[in-house]
Amino acid sequence: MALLDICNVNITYDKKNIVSDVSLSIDEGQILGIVGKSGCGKSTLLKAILNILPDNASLTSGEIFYKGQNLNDLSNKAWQEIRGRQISMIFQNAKTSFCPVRTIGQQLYETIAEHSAYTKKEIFAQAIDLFDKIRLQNGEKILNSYPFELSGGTNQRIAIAIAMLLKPKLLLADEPTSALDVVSQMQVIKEMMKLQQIFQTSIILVSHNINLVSRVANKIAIMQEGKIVEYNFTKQIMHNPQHQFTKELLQSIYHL
Ligand SMILES: Nc1ncnc2c1ncn2[C@@H]1O[C@H](COP(=O)(O)OP(=O)(O)OP(=O)(O)O)[C@@H](O)[C@H]1O
Repeated sequence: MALLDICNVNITYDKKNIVSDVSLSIDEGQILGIVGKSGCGKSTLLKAILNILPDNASLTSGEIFYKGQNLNDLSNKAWQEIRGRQISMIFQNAKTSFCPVRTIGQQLYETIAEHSAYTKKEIFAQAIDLFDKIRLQNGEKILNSYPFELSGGTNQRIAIAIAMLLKPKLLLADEPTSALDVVSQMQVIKEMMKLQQIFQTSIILVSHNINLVSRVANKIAIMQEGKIVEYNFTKQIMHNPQHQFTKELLQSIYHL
């Protein structure tokens, strides 16, 4: 059984179709890349998985199954159990999504304590241990820092570590590196892969950068104007693309 099965999903904003008939699935421990241009509906699809679509959006048809359970049927209480602990999400720009006037430690503690029974001391010890694993040195100092005191790349790595501290089965990563320079991009992706190996987390990695995604994903879905136009193993997509849009995305790598 797939960990997550997205079946014929349609999503509208203000009754206008944005995501059309999308079907995808991801197995345990796998990495699925979703690649497409800005505005094609990638973030909307991730938000639908986590049931955090804004009020003017609606999942008009289709189903999403997590471990065989239809997510459309879940109560608010069941969602609280799933969000964070089972399915976690990281966003494009951690620096702006962290609160600027509270330390990293305070924010990390609040996020983790909401979903676990550990004490503050235990949570900080786990965080410092995990920071260490991804070579974020001086964990204690980081916990006492404010987001603006740290670089964009460091903030992003911290956000990934916080998401991973709950050991989710599935991580939804929405353009986790697009706000970073090229060197930091690769570093963040490497750290994410290290954590993925430690925890065997499945990841849906959304990006407009097919080159980056192809380095880590087992399968890639190519999205254009709300539709999946090609979906296959990474090797097939990279060496034997079928759809014109995939070919264009690949050509753009060589013309950078
Ligand atoms: N809250 C909203 N209300 C109305 N339309 C929206 C809303 N959020 C997004 N849209 C529109 O839906 C479409 C898909 O947006 P979405 O953010 O899912 O795309 P994306 O592929 O993730 O793009 P990006 O890479 O820029 O984040 C876009 O045309 C966008 O303008």
